[in-house]
Order: sequence, then C-alpha cells, then structure tokens
Amino acid sequence: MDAQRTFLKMAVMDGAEVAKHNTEKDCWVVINGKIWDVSDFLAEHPGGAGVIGKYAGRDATEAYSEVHDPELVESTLSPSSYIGQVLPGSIGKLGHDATNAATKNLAKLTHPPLHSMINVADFEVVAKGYLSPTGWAYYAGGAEDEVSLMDTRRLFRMITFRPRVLRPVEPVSPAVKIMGYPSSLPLYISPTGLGRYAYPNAESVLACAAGKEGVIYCMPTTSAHESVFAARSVANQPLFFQLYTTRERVKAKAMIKKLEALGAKALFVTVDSPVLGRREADERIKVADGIEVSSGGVAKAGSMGLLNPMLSWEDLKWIRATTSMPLVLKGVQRSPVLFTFYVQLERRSLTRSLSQTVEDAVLAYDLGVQGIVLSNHGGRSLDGAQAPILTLLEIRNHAPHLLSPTIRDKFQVFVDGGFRRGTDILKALALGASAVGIGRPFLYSMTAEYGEAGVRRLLQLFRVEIETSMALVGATTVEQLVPEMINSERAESEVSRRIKL
Ligand SMILES: Cc1cc2nc3c(=O)[nH]c(=O)nc-3n(C[C@H](O)[C@H](O)[C@H](O)COP(=O)(O)O)c2cc1C
Repeated sequence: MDAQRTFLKMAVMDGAEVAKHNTEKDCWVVINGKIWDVSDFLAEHPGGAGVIGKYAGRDATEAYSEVHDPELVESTLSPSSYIGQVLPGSIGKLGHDATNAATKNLAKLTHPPLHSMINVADFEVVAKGYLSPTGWAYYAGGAEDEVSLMDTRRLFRMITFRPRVLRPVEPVSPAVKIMGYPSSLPLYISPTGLGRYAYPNAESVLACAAGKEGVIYCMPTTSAHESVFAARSVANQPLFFQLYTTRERVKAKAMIKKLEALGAKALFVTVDSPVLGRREADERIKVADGIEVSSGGVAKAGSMGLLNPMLSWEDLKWIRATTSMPLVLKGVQRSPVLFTFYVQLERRSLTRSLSQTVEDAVLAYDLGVQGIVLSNHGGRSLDGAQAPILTLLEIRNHAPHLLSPTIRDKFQVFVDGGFRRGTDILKALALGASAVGIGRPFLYSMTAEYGEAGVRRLLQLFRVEIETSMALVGATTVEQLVPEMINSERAESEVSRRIKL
C-alpha cells in the first residue's frame, strides 16, 4: 500500500530529463511508462550491468518485456528507485535487437500445428526457429565447450534395458509421490529463468499446465511469485520453489517467508552455482549487441546480486532454522566448502575424498535434508562436471541406502539433465531415482505461441512414452522398475574409482 501511495504521488516528467541520466553510474530507464533509477541495481542484475546500461536515459520497455513479467520491476526494485511517469511520446527508444525481432516475427508466421509435435526433439526444432537469437542462446547454451551438456545424452545411450516378458502389463501407472505429493508422472518441471523468451507469463503458464496434468512445477527464484500461485489450476495444487540464496540473509529470509506464506511445498536450494557459469553463446550475443562483456570476471560480475559465492553449509543450517518447508539441495556435486564445514561441525578428521559427488549425497542425507537433485545445472555451470546419471551410479555402488524405497518418505534422490525420452526417465527410476527434473523441453514447448497447450502436449507425449516403455520393459508400476532391468555396465566403467567414504 505504501509503495502504491508513493507511486501515485509521483510527477510526470519529460523524456528530455530522463535522457540526462544516461551513464551506468547515473542510470534511469523507462519501463512501461514509469521511470526507474537503476544505478544501484546495475551491479546486481543477473544478466550483467551492460544489458541495462545500454538503455540508460532511454525507454527499455521492449527489451525488458521480452525477458521479464511486467510486475517484476516493481517487486525487485525498492519504491525509492521510482522517479515518476514519463510524458508519453517524449522518450527515445533504442532500436532493440532488430534481427531478433525480425527472426521471431517470421517464425511466428510459419510455425507448425501443435498436433504435428510428436516428441521433444520436434519442439526443440520449432523453438530454434521461433526464438530470438538471444533467447535461443540463453535456453540451449551450456558452459564453455558444452562438454557436460552433450555428455548427459551420451551416457543415456550407454545404458540399456533388460526387459522382462510374459508379464501382464495392463493397466500401467507411472504415478509417484514427490516430497509426499502425488504426481501423475515420475517427473517434475525444473526451474528455469527467463521463460518469457518462450511465452509471456511463462512461469504462470507452466504452473497452470502442471496442475491440469497432475505434475509438480518448481518455480525459479526470479518468477513473479504471486502470479504463479494465482495461476494454479487445481485446488491445493502443490508448487515447489527454487531459491538462489543471495549474500544478504535479510533478503533471503524475506523471500523464504514470502514463499512459505504463499504456500510453497518444498524449497529447492540451488548449490551448484556459487557464480554464473561462463556461457559463451550468451556473451557472443551481447558483444554483437554492442554490450561490453568484461574480460576481468564475467562470472563474478554476473552473480553479484542473485548468487552467493560464499554459500556454505552454515547457510544451509540457517535456512533449515528459518523455514519449516522441506529442503532439497539442487545440484549436488563436488563441494569442498560444504564438506570442510561439515567436518568442522562434526569434529571429524578429514579422511574422506573431496573429489566425488557421492560424498556430498551422503553428507546431505546425514545432515537431514529431505532430498537432493543430482544435477550439473543442465551443463550450464561447471563445464566438465560429470553427467548426473553417473552420480546416480556412484550412489548405487557406494551408498545404495540413499536410494532405498523404504526411506523415500524422509529422503528422495532426484536427477536432472538431458532427459528427453520416456526411456531416459525409466533408466533413472530403475537405478533408484525417485523422479527426474526436466528443464529446457518445457521452455521449448511454449514457443511458437503454443503456450499452455504446448506444455500439456509435451506432458502427454512424455506420458505415452513412459507408459509404453514401462509395458515393454515389464513393469506396471514405478516400484516394479528395478536395477535388474538395466544393463549399466558400460556406463559404470566411467564411474570414478577414487571414491572413499
Ligand atoms: C534456460 C535455463 C534456465 C535455468 N534457470 C535456472 C534457475 O533459475 N535456477 C536453477 O536452479 N536452475 C536453473 N536451470 C537449470 C534447470 O533447473 C535444470 O537443472 C536443467 O535445465 C536440467 O537440464 P535439462 O534442461 O537438460 O532438462 C536453468 C536451465 C535452463 C536451461
């Protein structure tokens, strides 16, 4: 209310006045007719200061709207950053991304009918044609040489089935429970930022479609939280929330409390990105767009606000004390910081190897979180981080108790990265995962104006693939998917032999 009153009091200002604040140190921009002083926010902008700085003293509405929901600016910036309304027609626009816009408009005219999409790859092809170069680079890209990005798919091909025959396979049910909540499929929609490249209010669309198909959506930190909750399509539809824990605990706590009050059912704390991975496709687009990409620490500069390079196990303890929501660590992989701190806490001697991810899985379990996501952030964080399915194999070999069906009401192991087929999902389930997370395909499914219908179509395609493959492998329930149905020996030859628990 206070903020609203402040807005109403503000004056209308001529664009010529706005144009004077045209440097990164003194940076005003206009978004949807409102003038904002973003000088202090530039360093915190997850996409880097240059992206906003380019619009200093100008109307940034077009570029802003391509990426963000209308309400995000007001929920992100403090009311004191608001300067007033701009006199209509008095502010200069910057010719934003003309190539992007042209490409997008052309694609809009030619996109194929939704019913012609018969698998994930079809959606990806359409998305590539439809998205702006900026959007495509952001969605599809991985870190540096994209080794991790490509490797996840290679590993799936190295794992085969040992199907059982002459088992009645009707009816088949792929339903599971995720964090205690029923899901009609053994998957959830992973959090992905900047859904707006694909579709307006993308996060709300995902929430709505997820409800209608009986699956769970984990919304990203950067979504318009209230709108996403309002978009739920089913009474008591569970939604999860992914948190990037900022350096400022006050802000992190406010966010956690807000999501708790809105009714989020689990908190996925992302631990694999203390800094932004170096995604060169994004950088090349920025350079082509005339934005200077700092050579002296892109990762650091890009993560000043949202991410926290100092995130440690102590923070996790603090989060635990701050909320009653179940906690899931997203992105369990090598983490000496977590390990060292844990050792200090427990007064144990440092006898374990720090180089393998099964160690962190064990630590997470021992410390009482409710779940972990084996993830390398879709190949977008540390290039060369091993495929998450390999981490699952490590756990199978060295800490199988973490995958036991009997502990799933208190601890679950999820895995994400590169799941594109029902058969990929079945392999992970048979090896002991409780469910898988899927990111990019759901972004692609909203493009070409498909929106909610596209997301639902994709979920239905996954349903058909999963059910068909379950029948063919000889399982009518997810519980019947067991390790004996899998030949993972070729992949296991790549599991590290340096694990010491
Ligand atoms: C475009 C994009 C944005 C993402 N944004 C986030 C994010 O905001 N928070 C997060 O924890 N993970 C984020 N991720 C990682 C996903 O949650 C997930 O780990 C990954 O996409 C899974 O791989 P997949 O896309 O191959 O399914 C993002 C991934 C992509 C592709």
